[in-house]
Amino acid sequence: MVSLSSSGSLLFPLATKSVSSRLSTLANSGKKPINSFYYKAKEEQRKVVCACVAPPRDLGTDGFPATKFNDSSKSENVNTLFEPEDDGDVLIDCRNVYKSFGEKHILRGVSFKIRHGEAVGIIGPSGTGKSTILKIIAGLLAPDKGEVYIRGRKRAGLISDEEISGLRIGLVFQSAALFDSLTVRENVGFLLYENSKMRDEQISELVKENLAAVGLKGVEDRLPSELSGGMKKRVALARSIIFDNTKESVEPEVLLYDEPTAGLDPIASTVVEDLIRSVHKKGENGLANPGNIASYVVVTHQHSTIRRAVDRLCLFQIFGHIDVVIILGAVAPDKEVFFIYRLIFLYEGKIVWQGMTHEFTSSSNPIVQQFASGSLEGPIRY
Ligand SMILES: Nc1ncnc2c1ncn2[C@@H]1O[C@H](COP(=O)(O)OP(=O)(O)OP(=O)(O)O)[C@@H](O)[C@H]1O
Repeated sequence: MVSLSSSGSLLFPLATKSVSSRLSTLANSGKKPINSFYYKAKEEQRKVVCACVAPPRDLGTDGFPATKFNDSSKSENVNTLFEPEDDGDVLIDCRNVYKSFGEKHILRGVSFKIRHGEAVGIIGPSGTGKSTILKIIAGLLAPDKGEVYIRGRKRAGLISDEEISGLRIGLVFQSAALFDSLTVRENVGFLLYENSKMRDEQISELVKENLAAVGLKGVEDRLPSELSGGMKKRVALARSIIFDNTKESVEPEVLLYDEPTAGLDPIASTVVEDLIRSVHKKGENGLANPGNIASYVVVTHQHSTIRRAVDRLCLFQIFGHIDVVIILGAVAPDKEVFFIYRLIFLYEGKIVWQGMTHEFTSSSNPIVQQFASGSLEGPIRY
């Protein structure tokens, strides 16, 4: 298993190959710290296993919180959003996805589509499976039942087993994603070392540029353990946005952010969110190419960020080469959600509400109402 750090991101190619042959070479050249990762990497096919740290939940014997699902809440807006008939722009299609961990039934028939250009927020109480569905979308976990279609093609297994191409999926983890035993340069350039034909010098230069874009200079040879939490987040960010700029066409990218500012103080969160915006403004396709304009969302609990987030024009025009952004977070809804386009509310393994952000606070769904108000009274029990 690959050792991962407490924060970061990883962009998963949909066509994979043997891990780290180039990184192994680098390691053995004596330029970089040599460690067990390299040797394991040489021996094994790439099986990236990522562990998001989730605190233990107070669950009932069936794996769900003590309170049972309130059927009355199903009545409103479970799926009343207008769904276009034409699925030509659907990038990701989750159909009736189930996932259990032992006796804990986490996802119980989750279906939704992510279309080109959408910004989607998946929200819900802690432990309802938000990270789990994200990992299933990214191909890090396989569903027990149900299917995930990537641009119309059914994913058969994990990302490492596949040959599907045509869509890049980036995942910025809430926790656990930098390779502890790789340098910052290798972490940021990981995908390019693995999957591109770029020369090492080119990758190194690109890594440097992307690190500079997130405000980091001269840290290329450091290990993650030598960075602060905020710096790790920035490295993760750099890794999520780097792409092979020697290719004639850039594949669409779906970026999945799992609480990207979790654990940072308010100012560090603001720095990270500002950096996300600024680096994506520099995306090569930029705003000049309408086909590649996408939405960008940061969900945060920081008030400083909320104030600045009202600049919606900026928020909706910043990603140059990224097509979809999904943010997970336990949102303080009356403050932050207004700048997410579409919300999916996950509770006890099901989508109990979907709607536009402005509909969230006016919903009559008791689960949504309780979540929106933060009240201790209601169907959601901790
Ligand atoms: N690999 C795993 N093995 C066993 N249980 C797991 C695993 N991954 C997640 N779980 C459990 O599944 C449940 C859902 O976890 P998940 O991280 O998807 O929730 P979440 O909605 O993202 O929570 P939070 O908002 O707190 O991050 C939790 O009870 C968690 O402990």
